[in-house]
Amino acid sequence: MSKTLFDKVWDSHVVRNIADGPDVLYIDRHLIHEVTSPVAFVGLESRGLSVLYPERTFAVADHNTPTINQHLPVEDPLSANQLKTLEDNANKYGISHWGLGHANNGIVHVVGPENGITVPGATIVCGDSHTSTHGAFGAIAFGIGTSEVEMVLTTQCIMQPKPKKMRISVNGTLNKGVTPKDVGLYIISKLTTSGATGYFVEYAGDVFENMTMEGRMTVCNLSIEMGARGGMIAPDEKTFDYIKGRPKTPKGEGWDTAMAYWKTLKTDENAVFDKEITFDANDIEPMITYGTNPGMGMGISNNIPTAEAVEGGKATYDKSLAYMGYSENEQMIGKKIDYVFIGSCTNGRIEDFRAFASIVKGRKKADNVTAWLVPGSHIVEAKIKEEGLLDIFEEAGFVLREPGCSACLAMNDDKVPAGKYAVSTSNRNFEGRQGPGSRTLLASPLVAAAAAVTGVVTDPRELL
Ligand SMILES: CC(C)[C@H](C(=O)O)[C@@H](O)C(=O)O
Ligand code: SF4
Repeated sequence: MSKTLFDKVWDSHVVRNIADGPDVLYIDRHLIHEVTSPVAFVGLESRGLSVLYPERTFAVADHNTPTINQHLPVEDPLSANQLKTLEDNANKYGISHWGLGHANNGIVHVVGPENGITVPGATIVCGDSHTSTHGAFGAIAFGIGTSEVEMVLTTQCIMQPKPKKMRISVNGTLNKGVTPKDVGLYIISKLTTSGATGYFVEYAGDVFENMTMEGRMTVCNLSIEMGARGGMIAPDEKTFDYIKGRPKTPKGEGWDTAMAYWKTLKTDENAVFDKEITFDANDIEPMITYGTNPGMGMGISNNIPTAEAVEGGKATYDKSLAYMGYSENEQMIGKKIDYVFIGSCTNGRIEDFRAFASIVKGRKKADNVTAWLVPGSHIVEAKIKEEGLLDIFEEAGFVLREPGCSACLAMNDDKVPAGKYAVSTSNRNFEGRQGPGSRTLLASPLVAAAAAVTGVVTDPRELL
């Protein structure tokens, strides 16, 4: 029978089918971080259980880490306690721990692929919704709750109902200034934040075939923002080139065996999806959000859509616009901004910083803008320096910070003050997401850079 990529990976991991119930699914890699793992370990302890495969579990500190002076003790007591608890639990159970200051530290969804933890055909979970990022490699990767973290720690399995399958194809060629982030925001704006609820998405078509691995990660990362359980892309030569030789990928004969399997990981020609959606690359322009959910996005040159065009009804729309201080049908171009944040597991990789540099090079940071440039990992940070991007940033008046989730959700000190506007390359623009009362405009690194040098929302195509 013809199978989709998703079926192939899922079916090969089913340990047991429960009649009329969920499948028991074997998990190859379990990533844990300081926010959603402590209670799971308390649960294990109270039941006298242990960690079944510590070597398949990877602990990374990212949410509560400061992005300056990482060599000093963490000042915020709550954050310090979270980080210490992760470290203690990892040590106690023999789990590798990339804590603050470790050379491999960074955002869990950035360091997983960087170090070869993420491979095609694997099942990967983490107590974090943006685990969908790893789907870029043809893995089934999804976020889980804390009680499931406990389940995976002790059994390396999880009980999951099999989601429905959706294929989203984008064909054609992307126009100048249109990045993978814009593709993701465009799709969410069309589907809404609940449009893919209950589905696992496969991205297909020219645009994803031609996209870099980092771009694919950006798109898969955003899958969760349209309600999908996850998103994935069939592995190809680009995928294999990207992972080859990374510290944790198989070597020698192990590599050859793995490759033989990985090459089978594509959707068969006659395989059927529960839903198929197709878009034309030519319709996508640089995107920006104007409201308080990631589905409230639009092409940057458009005007804010009217309530009828938006999910959730008039009351939600009015509340959202009132929070943002915007009105229906207004232009976004030219709106004053206060902060720019480039980073996060959506856009905190080297290609994102290259894109940012392509616009700020030879220009100056606008005086009214506070900018936070936060690499997704130390490896990204090192590349920024090696490639001379840091010089470009510093000449333009920017400072590079140290890696972590940072202002993406402001669990550390990087909080946007109430009422202030931040153009952010992250993935969520919910009320207060970047600090109590903060207002977020989600966009690509190019749009963020254009705003950082002009101080207002600017079409990046004018500066390229
Ligand atoms: C803290 C964590 C549970 C959360 C998530 O699951 O996504 C965070 O990473 C986020 O981006 O909101
Ligand atoms: S960078 Fe943001 S979205 Fe990604 S894991 Fe951290 S808080 Fe969540």
